[in-house]
Amino acid sequence: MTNPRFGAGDSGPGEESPGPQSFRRPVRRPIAFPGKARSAPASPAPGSPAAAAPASPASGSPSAESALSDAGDARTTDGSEPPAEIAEVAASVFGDRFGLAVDYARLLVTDGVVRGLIGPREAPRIWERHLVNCAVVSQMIPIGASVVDVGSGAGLPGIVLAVARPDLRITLVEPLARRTAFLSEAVTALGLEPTVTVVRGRAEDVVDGPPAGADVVTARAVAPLDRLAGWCLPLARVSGRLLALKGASAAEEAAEHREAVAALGGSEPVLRLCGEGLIDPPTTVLEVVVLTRPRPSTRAAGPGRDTAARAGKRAPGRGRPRRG
Ligand SMILES: C[S@@+](CC[C@H](N)C(=O)[O-])C[C@H]1O[C@@H](n2cnc3c(N)ncnc32)[C@H](O)[C@@H]1O
Repeated sequence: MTNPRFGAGDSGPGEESPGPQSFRRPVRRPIAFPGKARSAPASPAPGSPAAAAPASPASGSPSAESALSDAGDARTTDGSEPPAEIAEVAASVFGDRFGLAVDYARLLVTDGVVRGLIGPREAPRIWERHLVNCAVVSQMIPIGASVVDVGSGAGLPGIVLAVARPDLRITLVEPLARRTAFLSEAVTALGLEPTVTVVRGRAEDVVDGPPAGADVVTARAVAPLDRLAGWCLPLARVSGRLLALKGASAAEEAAEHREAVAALGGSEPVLRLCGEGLIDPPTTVLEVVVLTRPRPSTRAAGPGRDTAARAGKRAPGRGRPRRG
């Protein structure tokens, strides 16, 4: 979970986090594939530990292995179901929300590709590189947390987390209308309205709006860490965390931007590895804790844009919450 080069830090998944053990082992549980029975949006009360608890193995249902094998007969060729080599991990990570994850995968590889939100070459690897890769970050998010996903694009990782973790309250922040339209449609189609809100706007412009004060801010492939910290740290509460999903050069990025992050009130970035033992390579996350709220002059001098929101103005039509 923690790269030894960077140490465990004080802010890793604690007792309140579901942790890696929350990933359901692929044992005796039903898997609802579309075309058979679609899984209903799960209904455990948001915030209840049960919402993120491992699926009960006592269902008397077929094993995952046989369910996967049965499902093979019904698999479509649109790429929405996971390839065999990752099917068990996907079933394990999404648990009883697996059917919903398949539904989301289908949206991505059909509408998402047609509408230019997902490259056609991503479709065959949508599970490995996108859904599972994002879902494993769930192990760093405490039960019942409020999460803001900055630069959601087609919903990565925000919608994936909402699918995997119905206990979370998630706000998707995305400036582009075409993308927020897709996000809103996906949220409705997947029945995620109770827990997911779509906000159109730039992160730096919505800082005084509903997303602010989050327990966790996530971002994947949005900006270098210094700029990201400038946008995201103001959206988290003090002691809240930025989880920046990064690639292979995460360690170098952490070293390069640590001073800029500190000037923004953030902790030393700590490199975390999520999904070790499940996926190879695991997902690399830079974790930054909000230590202090910088004075406005410090924030304005930071690498983020000097925004209308910081000046007390909001760009027309921006930063307004849109339910589903
Ligand atoms: C490369 S895409 C990544 C999308 C998604 N996170 C993923 O991993 O597939 C970057 C996204 O960040 C959004 N973005 C860029 N600047 C932003 C800002 N200041 N605030 C919020 N989102 C931003 C873009 O509109 C785009 O959807």
